[in-house]
Amino acid sequence: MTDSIELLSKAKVGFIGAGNMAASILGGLIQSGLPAESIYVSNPSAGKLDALKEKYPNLNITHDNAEVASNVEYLLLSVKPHIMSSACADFKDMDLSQKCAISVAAGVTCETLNTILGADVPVVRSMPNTPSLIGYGATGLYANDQVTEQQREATSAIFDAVGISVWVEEENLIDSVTAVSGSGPAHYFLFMESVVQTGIELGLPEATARELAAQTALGAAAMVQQNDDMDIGQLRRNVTSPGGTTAAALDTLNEHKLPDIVKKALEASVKRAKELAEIANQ
Ligand SMILES: NC(=O)C1=CN([C@@H]2O[C@H](COP(=O)(O)OP(=O)(O)OC[C@H]3O[C@@H](n4cnc5c(N)ncnc54)[C@H](O)[C@@H]3O)[C@@H](O)[C@H]2O)C=CC1
Ligand SMILES: O=C(O)[C@@H]1CCC=N1
Repeated sequence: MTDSIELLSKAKVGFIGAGNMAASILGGLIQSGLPAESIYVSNPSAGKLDALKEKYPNLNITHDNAEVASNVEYLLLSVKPHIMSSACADFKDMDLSQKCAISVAAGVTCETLNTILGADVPVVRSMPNTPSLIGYGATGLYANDQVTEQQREATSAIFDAVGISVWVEEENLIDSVTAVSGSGPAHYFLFMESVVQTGIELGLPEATARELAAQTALGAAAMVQQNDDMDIGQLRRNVTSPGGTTAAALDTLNEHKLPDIVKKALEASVKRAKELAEIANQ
């Protein structure tokens, strides 16, 4: 058991919804040493629950959301934003004030969650991402005033089990985290898809283009992580010989305003998060 998971060792952790994010996080928790018998998960349909049970035979599965809520200290609300209110209605009469509700839903605010769950409920808004499935997750966290120090530490432990986590001090920054890292894997995937496709058109076998693209993305990310005192622009300049091949490519990306496109894309994500907040509030 990892040190951070030790913090959770006496706690029970539940998931409302057994989709992609829930499966990623609960898989990471089990891999880090939290026993499957300490984890509860509910979903309306059987398929995803059965698949999880086959993988982790000691996991507690049910179709009853209230059963999960009543059994655990940490309740991860891992349903789509527009489902949040109806899924939580199943346990709206329960006293959750001694538990910690952790939403992973994009946009849904603490205020909405407190309206649904009760004003005195400790609520954390989290924004994880799918690389959590393989231990490379990046999660942003925000806590309302009811969350205790112990609950904060346990929440960090949950997400550190599947990658890294950072706390933000203002709730609206969770929408910024959504744009940068929650949705982020898809941005890099699109870039890599384009690189692989062009690599193929330039004559490389698909497998070779894919292997080179993936290793290059991994290498670039690792260089950023391992040189945290160095400006990313400097790492870029180190690749770029004056009048060379990189300069030719970067000139083209800048001519087509890549930085501008990225800015517009991330701003669109933030705008959509705010729209999802409205939908969840209805
Ligand atoms: N997929 C991603 O990359 C990320 C998703 N999120 C957030 O995670 C949440 C879930 O997303 P995914 O896991 O991708 O979706 P998903 O569709 O894979 O999972 C949602 C699950 O909720 C279940 N569900 C539907 N109604 C329910 C109810 N009344 N009670 C209990 N469970 C119910 C569905 O059957 C499904 O298994 C969303 O709110 C999303 O904003 C956050 C970060 C990244
Ligand atoms: O696309 C979405 O709304 C969710 C939230 C972040 C990643 N997937």
